[in-house]
Amino acid sequence: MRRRLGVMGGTFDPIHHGHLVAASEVAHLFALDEVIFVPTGQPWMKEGRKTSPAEDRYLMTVIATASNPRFSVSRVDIDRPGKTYTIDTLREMREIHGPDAELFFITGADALAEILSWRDADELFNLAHFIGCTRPGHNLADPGLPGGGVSLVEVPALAISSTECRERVLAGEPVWYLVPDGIVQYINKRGLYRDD
Ligand SMILES: Nc1ncnc2c1ncn2[C@@H]1O[C@H](COP(=O)(O)OP(=O)(O)OP(=O)(O)O)[C@@H](O)[C@H]1O
Ligand SMILES: O=C(O)c1ccc[n+]([C@@H]2O[C@H](COP(=O)([O-])O)[C@@H](O)[C@H]2O)c1
Repeated sequence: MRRRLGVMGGTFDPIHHGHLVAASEVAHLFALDEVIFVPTGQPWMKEGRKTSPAEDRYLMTVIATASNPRFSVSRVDIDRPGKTYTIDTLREMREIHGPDAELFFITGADALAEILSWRDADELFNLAHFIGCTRPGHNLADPGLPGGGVSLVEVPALAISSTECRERVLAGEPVWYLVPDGIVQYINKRGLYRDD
């Protein structure tokens, strides 16, 4: 049997329940054997703003996914020097998991809408099937990747963003239940998001 692998890329600054619910629902709908969360190294589309150290974002992703036997975390994007491009992520995933693995790249509606501006967009669909998930406040539409290969799916709607979580911590407001308990504790322990 070919292994069906989901790849959930994100900056995860911090990881929140919107990410986890989307990954879990897609794993269910597409009968995925595993979902590999891949924190970005240098997210070039977020260059104008402050991003937490990659090791903090990696550790938060490990903490948030540890209890799910189908979830794992890869360091490929944070260990590759330079800006993070999904074309490189998917090539590396293919190398690691071999020619028989079926790759499914999972993305929210907002990220999917930008996909034609990603590096080597016309090659992306050769490397994975793309799955676009609904996200409150964003329209979900097929971006028209050359060659197709995009599925649009509805996932339980959670109007949570990492930006809102960071802003709430800065303002001294609670993020309990927006992020897993271990992430609240990690943010406090490391003093993340306390200054802008
Ligand atoms: N609430 C959500 N529901 C569905 N998909 C989501 C949700 N939040 C994020 N995603 C998707 O998860 C992926 C990683 O998102 P990312 O780490 O940039 O989080 P974010 O909340 O969008 O962050 P920020 O607010 O800092 O831009 C993207 O494909 C994004 O569209
Ligand atoms: O390949 C690109 O050019 C590209 C441009 C923007 C975003 N991405 C990827 O899309 C995923 C979500 O990104 P972000 O910035 O919304 O956290 C993450 O895996 C990024 O590496 C990829």
